[in-house]
Amino acid sequence: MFCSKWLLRSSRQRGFSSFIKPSYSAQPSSPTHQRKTILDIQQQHRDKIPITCITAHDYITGKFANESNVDAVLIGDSLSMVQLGYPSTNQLKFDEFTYIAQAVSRAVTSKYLICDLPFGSYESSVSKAVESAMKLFQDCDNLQAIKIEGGVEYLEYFKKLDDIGIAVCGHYGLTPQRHAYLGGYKLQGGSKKLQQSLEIFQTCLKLQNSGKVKMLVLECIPQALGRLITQNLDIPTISIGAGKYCSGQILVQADLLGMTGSTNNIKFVKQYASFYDTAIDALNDYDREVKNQQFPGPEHSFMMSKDSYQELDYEIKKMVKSF
Ligand SMILES: Nc1nc(=O)c2c([nH]1)NC[C@@H]1CN(c3ccc(C(=O)N[C@@H](CCC(=O)O)C(=O)O)cc3)CN21
Ligand SMILES: CC(C)C(=O)C(=O)O
Ligand SMILES: [Mg+2]
Repeated sequence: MFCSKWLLRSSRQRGFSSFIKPSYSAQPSSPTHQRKTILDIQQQHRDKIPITCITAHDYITGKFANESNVDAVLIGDSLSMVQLGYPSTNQLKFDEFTYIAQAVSRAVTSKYLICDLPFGSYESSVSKAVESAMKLFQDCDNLQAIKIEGGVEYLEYFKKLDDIGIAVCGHYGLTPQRHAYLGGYKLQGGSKKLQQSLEIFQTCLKLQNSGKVKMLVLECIPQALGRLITQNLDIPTISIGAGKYCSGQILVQADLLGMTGSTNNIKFVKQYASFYDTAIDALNDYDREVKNQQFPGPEHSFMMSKDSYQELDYEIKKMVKSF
């Protein structure tokens, strides 16, 4: 079954835009870059084409994502650590997050765009969650869904948000906003943890059966559990360290690009480029060339004609003398 799915993949992907009519978008960046909507994502899920999702943490990584073939972009609260240098996602203030989310949303004009609700912006009440979600939707032009970490304790929240027309993406398994409570960024429901695995499975089923969660991020759980959840659910599951049998994958863009210089030891991260090393090498080349007087060269400098130079030199000498 998985084999045929993968064999079908490339031909289907090429034909994707031709057989799925893109929905109307008020300001498409170009005719071939119509915005992906929840309808496209749901269709892709029905067609069993893996859904690719990537985080973006500023305007430039938003642009990278927007120009790539990935299907969806998450404005992740991991930007707290990656972009702002905080020790976890829990120090991030809602205003700081909103400011960056706006910048990302300016760049992401053609992808399905999801935004995290950061720590402290929703937990205390349903109305607080609604206010925070509304603020993000008002500030970020292109937002299509919000994501909340947690389980059945937020069912009421998901219901309210969905009822007022805000699509909700769930996030279960490892929930990084609770890393201190959980004792670290640990695998959830591991081999000898049958009860915890069952609890995770049951929670995912309850989230889906509420009818108020459009898709579900599964973080840091065994592949077999990710597979069982995916097989028993109809909504798309998006894996980050939940194995290959989920409906899609997500990674932090800075990890994938090798930008951080430190997160490549997380087991579920695959580094597809080495931006960190490339950047330092480039800065060192620049430093050496300036010190060697190789940079700036004539091609980076504005030249004057010999006549103009001589005239200017003559006038300057006169001016200096008269001071
Ligand atoms: N750059 C970055 N990438 C992420 O994926 C990410 C963030 N930041 N910040 C927020 C959370 C934190 N995340 C993390 C961080 C570390 C592990 C980690 O080291 N996990 C161990 C698990 C092993 C165990 O259970 O003991 C691992 O070996 O991967 C997992 C998720 C995921 N999120
Ligand atoms: C990677 C994921 C799922 C996330 O929540 C984040 O980047 O904040
Ligand atoms: Mg997050």
